[in-house]
Amino acid sequence: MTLTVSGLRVVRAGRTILHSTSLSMSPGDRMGLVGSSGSGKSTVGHALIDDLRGQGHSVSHVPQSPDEALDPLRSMAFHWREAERALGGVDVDRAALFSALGIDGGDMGKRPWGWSRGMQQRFVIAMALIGTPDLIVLDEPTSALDPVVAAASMDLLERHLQGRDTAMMLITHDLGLAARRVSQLMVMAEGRVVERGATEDILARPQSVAARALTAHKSWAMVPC
Ligand SMILES: Nc1ncnc2c1ncn2[C@@H]1O[C@H](COP(=O)(O)OP(=O)(O)OP(=O)(O)O)[C@@H](O)[C@H]1O
Repeated sequence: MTLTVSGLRVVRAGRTILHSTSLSMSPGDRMGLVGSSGSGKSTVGHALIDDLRGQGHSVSHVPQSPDEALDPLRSMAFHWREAERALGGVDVDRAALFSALGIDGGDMGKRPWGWSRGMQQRFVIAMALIGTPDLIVLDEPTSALDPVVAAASMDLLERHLQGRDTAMMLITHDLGLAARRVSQLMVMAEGRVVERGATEDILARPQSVAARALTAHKSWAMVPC
């Protein structure tokens, strides 16, 4: 099923932080949303999730910080049960998923602060992989992880999504991550999508000022995950 939103717009404190934005994703699409800090990427992510859920689509979300997803007063077991209930998933092997993400040693009876930040983030990634949502939105999913764990987590995500209809939107300021993981890119600047197209085309021939600025930093090509 194609996912379509049109005219997404967000105003906060009297300021338009997202100008009218439309997008469409097909099942299995791998879309990246890139841009400098403060360009509006997370705002698009939240607006997109709200709109699609309002349309009745199932959408999983890995927010930028595990604090956004985990209640400090609730145990990890509680969070897992709630995610299972919300996503209605029966096709997840939790033990295998935790093992692959390297969090099988975590105590499910503990509250989030009983786990390290990196473990919390991987737990949130695992929660997002319950069931088969129409879309998974990953907002800087690896920013709390060291490069080796980050790459392994992204590999696991990709393996998990392979052959499924779940579309993926990867929000990141890390062009290297996007270059390796998505086939289409949207570039944001000052609350607007200023460029969109195939990842390889934008990387090779950036048109907008924002895309040129991002690609000018060649260090992005060295990032391992
Ligand atoms: N609740 C809010 N009230 C006022 N301004 C906000 C609010 N949320 C976001 N903004 C502003 O909107 C702009 C876009 O923020 P957003 O978090 O979407 O950017 P981003 O590209 O995801 O940034 P980063 O990469 O640093 O996470 C920023 O200028 C931010 O300060």
